[in-house]
Amino acid sequence: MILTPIQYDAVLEALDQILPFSAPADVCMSRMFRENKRLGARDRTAIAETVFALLRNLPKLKWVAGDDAGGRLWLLALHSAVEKRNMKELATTYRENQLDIAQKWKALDWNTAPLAVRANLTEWIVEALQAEGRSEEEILAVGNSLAHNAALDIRANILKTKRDTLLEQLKAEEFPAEATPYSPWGIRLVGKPNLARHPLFLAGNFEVQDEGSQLLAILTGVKRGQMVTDFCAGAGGKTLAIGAVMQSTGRLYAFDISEKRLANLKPRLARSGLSNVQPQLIASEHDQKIKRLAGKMDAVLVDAPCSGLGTLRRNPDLKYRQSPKSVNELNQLQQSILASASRLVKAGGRLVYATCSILDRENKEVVDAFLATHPDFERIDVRDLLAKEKIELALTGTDLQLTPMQHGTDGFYAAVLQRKAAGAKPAPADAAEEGETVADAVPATEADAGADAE
Ligand SMILES: C[S@@+](CC[C@H](N)C(=O)[O-])C[C@H]1O[C@@H](n2cnc3c(N)ncnc32)[C@H](O)[C@@H]1O
Repeated sequence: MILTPIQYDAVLEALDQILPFSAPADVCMSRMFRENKRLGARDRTAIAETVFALLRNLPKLKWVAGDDAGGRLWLLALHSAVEKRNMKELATTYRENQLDIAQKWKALDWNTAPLAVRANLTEWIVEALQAEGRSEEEILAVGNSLAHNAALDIRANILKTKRDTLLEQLKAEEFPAEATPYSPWGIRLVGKPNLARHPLFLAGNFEVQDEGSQLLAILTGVKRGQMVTDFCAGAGGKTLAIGAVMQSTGRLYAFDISEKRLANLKPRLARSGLSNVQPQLIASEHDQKIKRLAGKMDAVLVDAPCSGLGTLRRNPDLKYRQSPKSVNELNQLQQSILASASRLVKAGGRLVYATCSILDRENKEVVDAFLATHPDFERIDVRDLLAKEKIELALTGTDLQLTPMQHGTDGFYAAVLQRKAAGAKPAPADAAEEGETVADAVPATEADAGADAE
């Protein structure tokens, strides 16, 4: 894509605002677009795509042009060294002296670059992955898969529609849509169509949600009429998916410490048609309100605050906004939240710990440490749970670990734990009625779908 002079200047302006990394890149961009009414929809798309490509490739661009080179030279490095645009195309944007530099950069041999540069990651992330025993090959594969654009996944709201119906409707409008391979409710859209004002979105028939995130709702194993807590509900991405599986029955508590995020859940809840969700602001994971619910939950999801390194495709600035210090702090919090949330789970109930991180430190190690001090919980093999749901997904261990390169999703992790039934043999992998899958929870007809059976 060739930038117009207006777009080129706006990219530089956006970078000035983003690069101090004091606020998320998408927030800075939205603010800039709001304040700059001259930019049309096409300009905004071109600017956003360029800025995000630049942030995704910043380790490479800094190596090529220099740490302090600034936006103009990094853009030149993006277009020449990374995207390898031909000289004719570059000549439409750059002056002669810049073209001489571009020619040189186009011929660069990436093999001479350090691993962190080749993997498009920062050094501290590479060091953390190496300390966890990941090979150079793995680091390159993970890093580079996180440096690409992400597709747009949506989740059909099974309270209001069926995936196939929605898929047909979108295809009829010529959206490039296809069913996701793993989630029974997912649809993947190529390109980034803006669906925020689409009538089917406004009617609550779908939500934007990565397929990996949709799978977490399945792992909770929730059923109609149950008591469930989404401990770190935020704006409710997973709450909405879980509530739909429960068919708006039972009770679903949505806890969070952020009033703003819970407020953002409200309009989504209204669209969704769910009436079983109870948002609850808590002061911390030790809030007194939680105690009253101890031992009462059939399922608890802990979608823990994390570094977000599994979402670098969408949030490439996180590799600069996180640090070993912030990961250490998050790690303390993750352990504390998991321990507190576990108290809510009843005997035989399920506890799902999830993050969108790629670091074992925030994932498996948190769960291992928890199990070492909570002998009343045991790990369930996620492969068994997925097989029962007829979801064929290649996994190497007992926990869910999704990556863009293997699964086309964000980097998601989840471990499923079960509280042992008191005085009884450990409960089977899924305590629900034999043979019933989460997909079976889809109502038979769309007329049934709106009914609240509570
Ligand atoms: C990964 S986000 C959750 C995203 C959300 N589940 C979704 O699907 O949209 C983690 C959430 O944990 C919340 N959080 C942070 N500390 C917490 C605590 N001590 N107890 C409960 N929630 C907390 C954050 O406010 C944030 O909304």
